[in-house]
Amino acid sequence: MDAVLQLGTRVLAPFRGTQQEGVVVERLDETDLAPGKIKDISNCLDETPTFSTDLLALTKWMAEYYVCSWGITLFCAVPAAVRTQKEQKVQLLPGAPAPRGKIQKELVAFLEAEGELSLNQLARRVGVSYQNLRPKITALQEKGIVNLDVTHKPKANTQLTTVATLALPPADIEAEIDRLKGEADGSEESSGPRPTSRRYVAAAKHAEILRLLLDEGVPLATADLTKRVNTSISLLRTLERRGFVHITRAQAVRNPLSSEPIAATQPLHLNSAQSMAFAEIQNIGVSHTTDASSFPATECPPTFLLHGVTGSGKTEVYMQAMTEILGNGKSVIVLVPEISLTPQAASRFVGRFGERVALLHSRLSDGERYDQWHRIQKGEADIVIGPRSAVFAPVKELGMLIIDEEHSDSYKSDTVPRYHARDVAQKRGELANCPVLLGSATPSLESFHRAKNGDYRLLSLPDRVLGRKMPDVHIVDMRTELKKGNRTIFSDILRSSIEACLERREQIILFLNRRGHSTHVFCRTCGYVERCENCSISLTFHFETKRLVCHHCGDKRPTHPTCPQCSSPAIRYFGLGTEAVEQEVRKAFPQARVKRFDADSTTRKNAHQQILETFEQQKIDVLIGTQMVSKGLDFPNVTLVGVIAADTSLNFPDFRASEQTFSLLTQVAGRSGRAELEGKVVIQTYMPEHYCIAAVQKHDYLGFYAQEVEARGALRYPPFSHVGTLLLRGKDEKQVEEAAHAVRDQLQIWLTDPAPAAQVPDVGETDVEILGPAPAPLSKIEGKFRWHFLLRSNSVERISQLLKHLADEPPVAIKSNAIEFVIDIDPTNIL
Ligand SMILES: Nc1ncnc2c1ncn2[C@@H]1O[C@H](COP(=O)(O)OP(=O)(O)OP(=O)(O)O)[C@@H](O)[C@H]1O
Ligand SMILES: [Zn+2]
Ligand SMILES: [Zn+2]
Repeated sequence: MDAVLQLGTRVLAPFRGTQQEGVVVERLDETDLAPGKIKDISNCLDETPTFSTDLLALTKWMAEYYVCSWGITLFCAVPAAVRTQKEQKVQLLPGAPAPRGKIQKELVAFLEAEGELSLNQLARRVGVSYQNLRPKITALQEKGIVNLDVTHKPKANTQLTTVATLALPPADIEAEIDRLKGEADGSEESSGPRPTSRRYVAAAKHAEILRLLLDEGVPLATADLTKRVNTSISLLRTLERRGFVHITRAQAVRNPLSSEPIAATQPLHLNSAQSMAFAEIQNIGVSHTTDASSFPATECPPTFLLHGVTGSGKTEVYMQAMTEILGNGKSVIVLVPEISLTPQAASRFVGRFGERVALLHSRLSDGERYDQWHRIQKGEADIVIGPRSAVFAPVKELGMLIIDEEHSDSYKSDTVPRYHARDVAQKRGELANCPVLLGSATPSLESFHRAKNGDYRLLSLPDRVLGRKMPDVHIVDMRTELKKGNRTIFSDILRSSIEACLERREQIILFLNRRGHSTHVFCRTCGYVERCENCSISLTFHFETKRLVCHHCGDKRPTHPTCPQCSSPAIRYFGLGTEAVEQEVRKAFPQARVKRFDADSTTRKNAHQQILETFEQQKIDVLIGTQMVSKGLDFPNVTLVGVIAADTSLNFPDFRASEQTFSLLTQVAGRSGRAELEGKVVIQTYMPEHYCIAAVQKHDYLGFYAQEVEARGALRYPPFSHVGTLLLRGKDEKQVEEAAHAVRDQLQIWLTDPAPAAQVPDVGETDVEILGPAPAPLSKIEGKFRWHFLLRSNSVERISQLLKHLADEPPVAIKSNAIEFVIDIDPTNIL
């Protein structure tokens, strides 16, 4: 295999009695291992390596930085659909001796009767577990009675689809369409017997099908075709019988955008701020990749931070920068938050770049994902648009990485490996020697800090395009409303603004970052609160399903008509959610067409897209939503944004609470008045004096940054330090607490005792501070108690190394009590 085994190729190798999938990460000519220990690789799974050398280096770096195994980061870089699936088949060998033992005899009998069977099938036939079956099969293997054949197959393969094509020349089809239309109108048959109405409809549909095939000029998947004409396959079959179409199986690339035609767009004439930003990207960024001679190889490629207010035309700058990169024969990866990966947002890129775009999003089927990944790998798509995992896209010749809404916490993975796509992108840019472009109206504190320090190049778009104004923001103190005797959820100004907006037939977005109807259900007599049995939080009442739901573990239960503790009927519902807002809006403005847009109203496939389309067509007046309404929506007729309660997240015990609230409110506010019509924003709050709220009112990112960065500095939080968290969890509260203290003692020893600490390489003035242990703010989730630590240092490597040490040598209390621990480097959420 010497000739075919390249770095990054996936292989099968014998491992502990079975075959395991692995990746060639290095080739050694010599080893200390005893010759008998070395085994041959059984099979090569790739024709071209799955991992480029850049991706190998990137995933290796991730494993060290985020403290996990290289295998985990390697397999996180390939979509599951591309990975292989293991199939283990047992076959009876010819002329095998009869086995001894009852189960062995049964096994052989089943194999004789049914031929080859998988391990799982066999386990089911004889009624033993897989674990118990395994050694028996190994024994049979050793005696030469059976053979175990392990193969790895791709999960989703390129699929054949049923497609329809025209069977006659266009002129004949046109003639048939005319005839069918006549038939549908009934004109030809006026003298004969009356055709049934069903026949009229069929003729009309037949005409439509032919028209569509003629206009599109390419084979169309029958599933797509029948959906678009809103008919059944039987009508298509009739056309086939009459000789107008062929229906065949063909390999169709499953293009997730195929059913919506997207209008092509041309580059816009950039305004002066956009031109300046573009010129800098062009001069410093693009030339960095093309003109290697003017940049010493040691110099890192630049990172740009494009800070542009909402509606300032950042996307246009991205697209024109992309055109330059593509013109040099390189490819581009664009990361966008999953939440704004609506076809509308992606269609702006497709409108400009067409077929070259590969779109990766979570609603793709396995097959679609497989196709897109291979299109990228083969170089058929040189633009990749996707959420955080798209940072690993196997593009050829990477020329730029763009991260839109770089502050979004959707870029941080909440499962192992807990990577942040922004930092991974930066590392990938470094490896590929290509620039990174970050963009946001509300940059993360870390990024803006780096820009101010000169680590990033700051580009600014301070104004909206075409001289459009930022919306007027009104802050309403809800305490004053209450004093005035207004007990509704609408302040007077929000109510009158909604009325005025409806009258002008303009559109409204109302924002509240809480799903469900009420977040607290309690008994007024005894104070009993409905809580989740598995988690330390109260249950949210959902009106539509009439259920109490835990927003952490998803547990559901019916409501109690009376208090389960004291039987009082005085059950109260408290704490507003989007469902309640919807009800209040319907009550107060019965003339308005209202729609809710949150995780509960968009569970059906395509519901997301449908609601946004209906809103775009102005068939909805008021859209009520959670943070799903905050990003990427560009609807010209929206002139009012109302924030029902701004403080929901401001008091979270997390050092990023203000930053997250500021960016969320600014993004939501930015949906108003984006086109010719002037916009207005009403923010209702109980904390009008908070600097975060005041800065939102003035659209003052710089002011907010100045205050927030000072607060962070005083407490030595990022960007003035690096933070890592360590979470311990287990079923027994006492044991978790004990383990937490044992961990603390261990860490202290490593930090103070010079001998073991020497194992953690010294990286200069970088002491690690340990905060904790303490119960996590969410002290119990899914039945597990949680304690945590915060580790703080100037050097993130030092935190990683210390935690790696702990993962390798955990204190006894962790092992013996089976306590899980979760390491999170640069966490975005410390609840
Ligand atoms: N130079 C230009 N001339 C005219 N219109 C422009 C120009 N640049 C952008 N636009 C238009 O302005 C609108 C807002 O631009 P865009 O959505 O790119 O802003 P953004 O900064 O990405 O906004 P947000 O951060 O709020 O999503 C779009 O409809 C876009 O087509
Ligand atoms: Zn009670
Ligand atoms: Zn729960």
